[in-house]
Amino acid sequence: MTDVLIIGWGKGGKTLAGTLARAGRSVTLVEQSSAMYGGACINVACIPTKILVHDSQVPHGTDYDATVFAAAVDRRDTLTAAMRAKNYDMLDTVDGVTLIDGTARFVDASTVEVATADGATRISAETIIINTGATPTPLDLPGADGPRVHDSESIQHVDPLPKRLLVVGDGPIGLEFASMFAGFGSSVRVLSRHDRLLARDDEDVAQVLTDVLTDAGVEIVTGAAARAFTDTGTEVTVTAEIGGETREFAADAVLLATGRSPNTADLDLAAAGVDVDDRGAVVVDDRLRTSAPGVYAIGDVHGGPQFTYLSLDDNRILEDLLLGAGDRRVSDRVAVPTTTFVTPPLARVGLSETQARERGLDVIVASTMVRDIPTLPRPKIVNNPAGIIKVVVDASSKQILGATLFCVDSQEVVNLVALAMRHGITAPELASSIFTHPSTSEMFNGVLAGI
Ligand SMILES: Cc1cc2nc3c(=O)[nH]c(=O)nc-3n(C[C@H](O)[C@H](O)[C@H](O)COP(=O)(O)OP(=O)(O)OC[C@H]3O[C@@H](n4cnc5c(N)ncnc54)[C@H](O)[C@@H]3O)c2cc1C
Ligand SMILES: NC(=O)c1ccc[n+]([C@@H]2O[C@H](COP(=O)([O-])OP(=O)(O)OC[C@H]3O[C@@H](n4cnc5c(N)ncnc54)[C@H](O)[C@@H]3O)[C@@H](O)[C@H]2O)c1
Repeated sequence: MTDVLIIGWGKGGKTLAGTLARAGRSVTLVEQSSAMYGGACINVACIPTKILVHDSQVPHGTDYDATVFAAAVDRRDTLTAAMRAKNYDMLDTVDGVTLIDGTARFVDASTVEVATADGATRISAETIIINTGATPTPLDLPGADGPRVHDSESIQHVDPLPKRLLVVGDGPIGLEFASMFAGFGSSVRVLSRHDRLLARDDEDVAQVLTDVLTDAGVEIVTGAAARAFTDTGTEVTVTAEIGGETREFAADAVLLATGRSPNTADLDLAAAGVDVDDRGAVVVDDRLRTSAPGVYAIGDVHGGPQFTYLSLDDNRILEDLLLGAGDRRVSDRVAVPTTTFVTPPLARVGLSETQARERGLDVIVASTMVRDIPTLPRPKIVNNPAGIIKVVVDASSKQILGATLFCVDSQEVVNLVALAMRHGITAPELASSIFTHPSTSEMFNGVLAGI
């Protein structure tokens, strides 16, 4: 018996485990893989990919050089191994936390059976938190399980660096890897099902993104649906349907980046009375409670937007529910920023111009190409003045409704805009703020001037 059982070592779960144990609860955390201590973010997702993105942009000439990629993979492996060990220690040293290596499945709403190397063991708990994350959705196409067809995890160790990489899918994973492999010198082709990149976003931003990726060596093939993968023994041929016609592309490796599905299939959630939706995501209410009393779900597994910082924020909601007043809710979140780590990074928060106009809002849109902002030297200093800045402002209140920042450092600057939106700082106030110089934040002095 334990007070709290956490299934899966995700961002939210590991944070909550330490907090609840320090508050006097006995906590048991079950993780199915020793290679995943610390969860997806530090082992296979955010951190390792950003190491590779970083190293892909260190100047090494434009030619294909497999040794540069191999060195980056070594650095990735060293850093993630150190973080994994640190994450293990951070919980192992907390009194009240028990760590178990094993795979959990429900017996009922307060009992879980864990398959371990030493056999099955049952654990009962008053409170059970599901934090099992998501994994790449398998693509049900002929040859999709072939030796040269990868998902976002296996492609990080592809050997050697592919001379020709074909990416299926144009979401954040597809675009980040396309930009990164182009940086390492691969010739990259992205198959997008849509008419253009960022299909639901502003067309001008999509065009600038397409131009930047094209300049970097990425070919975007739009309106293209992959149909089959044929391994010839030396390369893979991808058959795609484009505008009613069939085309074939040869590649040395393929990356499938067509979404991630919640890890619920093996949990036997029905035994606990935990409802899932038609995508297999755990259904939760505004405070992350499932349909079974005492059972909660946090992170990617409940089917919301998949970001590490939202799993972390889920942890805050449960901390408040289990230790505090229980006031905090998912719907309290406003101005949640996102960044897709192409180069330069593409960060967004709030409404795009398209979304604002679709809602019939009276808006002013400040829009400028980065290279045309005379008071913004930082992108030129770091030798990447590409991109576009758009800020959507309510015409009467001058409140900021949203921003798209496609420029160097945007993964940092977008947090400033999000903070301004959350705290009602208006566009004129941001425009006349004092910023360090030279910095990327000082873009607002220029972009928002006169609003
Ligand atoms: C390539 C890539 C890049 C990404 N980049 C970013 C980024 O830059 N920024 C960002 O914010 N987000 C990024 N994400 C998304 C981010 O990684 C996820 O949103 C985040 O890791 C989700 O964490 P989580 O708390 O849901 O659980 P996870 O970290 O996914 O942890 C779930 C854990 O549960 C374990 N588990 C599963 N089933 C069981 C079971 N039955 N028993 C025991 N253990 C089990 C798993 O082994 C895993 O360790 C990226 C994702 C990918 C794939
Ligand atoms: N920087 C970040 O914060 C970051 C980075 C990577 C991933 N993530 C998270 O990981 C999650 C998964 O990312 P993703 O890019 O795999 O998924 P996604 O769902 O965001 O995008 C998948 C893309 O693949 C396309 N697609 C789907 N099925 C297809 C098919 N059969 N053929 C061709 N195209 C198809 C979709 O149209 C979509 O554009 C995202 O929700 C994202 O939030 C975040």
